[in-house]
Amino acid sequence: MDDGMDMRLVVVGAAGRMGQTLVKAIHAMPGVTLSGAIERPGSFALGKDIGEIAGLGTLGIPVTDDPLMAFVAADGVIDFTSPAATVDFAELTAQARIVHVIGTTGLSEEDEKKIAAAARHARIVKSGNMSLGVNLLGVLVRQAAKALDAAGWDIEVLEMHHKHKVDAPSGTAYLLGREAAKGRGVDLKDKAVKVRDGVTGPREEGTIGFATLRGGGVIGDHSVMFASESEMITLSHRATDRSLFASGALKSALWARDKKPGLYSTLDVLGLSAD
Ligand SMILES: NC(=O)C1=CN([C@@H]2O[C@H](COP(=O)(O)OP(=O)(O)OC[C@H]3O[C@@H](n4cnc5c(N)ncnc54)[C@H](OP(=O)(O)O)[C@@H]3O)[C@@H](O)[C@H]2O)C=CC1
Ligand SMILES: O=C(O)C1=N[C@H](C(=O)O)C[C@H](O)C1
Repeated sequence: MDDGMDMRLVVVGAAGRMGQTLVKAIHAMPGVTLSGAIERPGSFALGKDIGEIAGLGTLGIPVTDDPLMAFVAADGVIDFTSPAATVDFAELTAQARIVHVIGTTGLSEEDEKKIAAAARHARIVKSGNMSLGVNLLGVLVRQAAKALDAAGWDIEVLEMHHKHKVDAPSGTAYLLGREAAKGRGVDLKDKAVKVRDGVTGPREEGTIGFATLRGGGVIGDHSVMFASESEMITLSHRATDRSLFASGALKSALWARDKKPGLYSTLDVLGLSAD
C-alpha cells in the first residue's frame, strides 16, 4: 500500500546485467528504496555489497540467497532472472502478498500457468519488454496487421541481441508476434513459424515468421516486416541502453503498488491495453 513512504524493492538476480542496471536505477529514482539483493546459492556475489558490484560504492546491502526473508520486509520484487527462478519467486511473492515485476523471458506455458496462479495473491506485472517504445510499437503492429490482409501481406519478426542471451526468439519478438496475431484475429500459437531449414516449401499464407540473430553487445533490436508482392513496411525499435528496461520496471512497480492482486502487463501500466 502507498503510505507516502518510499516503495521498498528487492532486486533478484541483482548481480546480473539487468540486476546491476536496476540497482543503479533504484538508487537514482525518488520514491523507491533498495531493501534487498538476491542471488542464487553458490553465487560469487553472496556476502558482497550490491552497491560495490553495481559500481555505486557501499550501500550497506549485502547480497543474500534468502529471498523469503527479504520479501517479507519489502513492498515489491523486481525480477529479471531465469524462468525456473521466476516461478519460485512468484510463489514467494504470493505468500508475502507483494508486487512482483517480471521481466524474465523464455517462460514455458507451464511457467506461465504457475505465474498466473501466483497472481491470485501477488500483484504481478509481466512483460517481455518494459520499454514505452516497444509497447507502443506493439500497438502499431496490431493496427497494421488489422489493416493489411493476410492474403496479400506476409508478416515477419526479426530480432538481434547480444551473444550472452540464452532464449530465442526474444520475449519482445513474441510480444510483437502476439500483437500481429491479435490484429489478424488469430492465435499466434497456430500461426508462428520459428524455424526454417532445408527445403521448407513455399511460405504458408497467414503465418507469422520469426528470425533470430545473436552477436556482440546488441542490447535489443526488433523489426516487424509487412511484405507484399510490390512493397514492404517495416516497423522497428532499437534499445540503446538497458536503463530503459529498468525505468519501465520501476514505473510498473509503483503503478502496481495500489492495485488488487492480479496479472498485469506493461500495456496496462502505460494505458495501452488492447481494445
Ligand atoms: N522484459 C524486459 O524488458 C527485459 C527482459 N530481460 C530478460 O531478463 C532476464 C535476465 O537478463 P540478463 O540480466 O541479461 O541476464 P543475466 O544472466 O545477466 O542475469 C540474470 C541473473 O539472475 C541470476 N539468477 C538466476 N537464477 C537465480 C536464482 N534462482 N536466484 C537468484 N538469482 C538467480 C543469475 O545468476 P547466475 O549468473 O548465477 O545464473 C544472474 O545474476 C532474461 O530472461 C532477459 O531476456 C532483459 C532485459 C529487458
Ligand atoms: O535478454 C535481453 O537482453 C533482452 N531480453 C528481452 C527480450 O527477450 O525481448 C528484452 C530486451 O530486448 C533485452
